Amino acid sequence: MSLFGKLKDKLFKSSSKLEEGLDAIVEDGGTEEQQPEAAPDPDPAPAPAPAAKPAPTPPVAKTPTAPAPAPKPAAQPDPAPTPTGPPPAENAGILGRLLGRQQGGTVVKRTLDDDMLEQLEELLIAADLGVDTALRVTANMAEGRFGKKLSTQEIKELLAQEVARIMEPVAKPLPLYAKKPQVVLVVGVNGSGKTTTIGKLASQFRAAGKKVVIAAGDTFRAAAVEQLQVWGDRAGVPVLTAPEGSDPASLAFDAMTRAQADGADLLLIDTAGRLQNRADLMEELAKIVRVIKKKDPDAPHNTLLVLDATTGQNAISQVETFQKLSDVSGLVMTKLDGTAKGGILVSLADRFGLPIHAIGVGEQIDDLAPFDPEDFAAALTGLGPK
Ligand SMILES: Nc1nc2c(ncn2[C@@H]2O[C@H](COP(=O)(O)OP(=O)(O)OP(=O)(O)O)[C@@H](O)[C@H]2O)c(=O)[nH]1
Repeated sequence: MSLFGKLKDKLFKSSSKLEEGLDAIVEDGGTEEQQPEAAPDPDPAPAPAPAAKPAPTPPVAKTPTAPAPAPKPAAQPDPAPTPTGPPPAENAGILGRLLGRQQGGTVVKRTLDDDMLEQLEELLIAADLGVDTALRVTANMAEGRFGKKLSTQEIKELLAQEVARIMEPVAKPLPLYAKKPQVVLVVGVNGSGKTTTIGKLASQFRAAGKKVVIAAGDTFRAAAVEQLQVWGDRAGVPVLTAPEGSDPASLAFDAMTRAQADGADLLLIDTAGRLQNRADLMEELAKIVRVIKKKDPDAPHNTLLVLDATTGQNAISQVETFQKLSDVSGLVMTKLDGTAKGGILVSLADRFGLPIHAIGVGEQIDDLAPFDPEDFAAALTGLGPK
């Protein structure tokens, strides 16, 4: 299956929710319009591309200073469908339906007016885009189109364009530096998916030829340490641990020493996520940073905040909190599979502009994908792949 297919399959229930909402808005107050018959399409929608997307690559950047990740096999187009498909006439019907046209050459269109804009705003707010972003997106969609008749397909394309425009500047793979070891501190509330994400990252970096060390810095939870060890085993990466209740900073220091001695490329440090006692957590994170700076004044090179998409708008306050507790340099959004809250990512991008390095779309080791704004926008709005 193409990457988009997998993304759309796994990523969100939101697309169907938004899709249905958009359909309903256009139906409500829309009228059927006759399509010009057999004439060239006046506004051709992009034909479904022959799915020649590259295979998922690790969410890491290629920098001139860093050895490039192992090259992935060249992009393979999806196997072409065998010529058992429907005849051209039937194909045109399917395409017509995809384009929002009804059988019989008609399409429902609705005039973009205040009522429709208000319904769109409400739909986007309900899809977790947040009020400010929803208002801005709908205003941009309406610009130059007020009073014009639009079909669902046209609305979806406009929305996808706006979403992609917001997301493009933040879609940045984790930068890789020549500095060894590159220290990546991973923060986030308990249960957000830190451990799983570290396991997935470790596995992808290893597959890209990097030497990785993991430090199990949540020393207060034996279960968290054990879980990380399981992920480390799966990824084939050593996991440094310390006795339960011991000082995470001391473990981070030892891990740094080991990573340096081993010539590791990356050191991934897990941290505790207990927000119940914010002052303690702040002190704990600050101490880890102080200690590793003794070994490398530039460390940590990245502070990844892991967020759970299913928490919806709560992710906003988590970013605010962790920005106060640490020097967050980028985000990983987990659990985008099976949530109707994918829109939160748009809200976060619009509000904070923090790089989104990767997204989690499942519990398996390879369920961490680089963030692709166009695919995301298309999946969110219910369009086909770009
Ligand atoms: N569906 C889905 N589940 C995920 C994803 N990422 C993590 N999970 C699940 O979320 C749960 C919590 O993930 P953890 O990695 O343990 O989260 P954590 O932040 O390390 O949590 P603590 O160990 O409690 O600090 C686990 O059951 C994971 O399998 C994802 O992208 N999709």
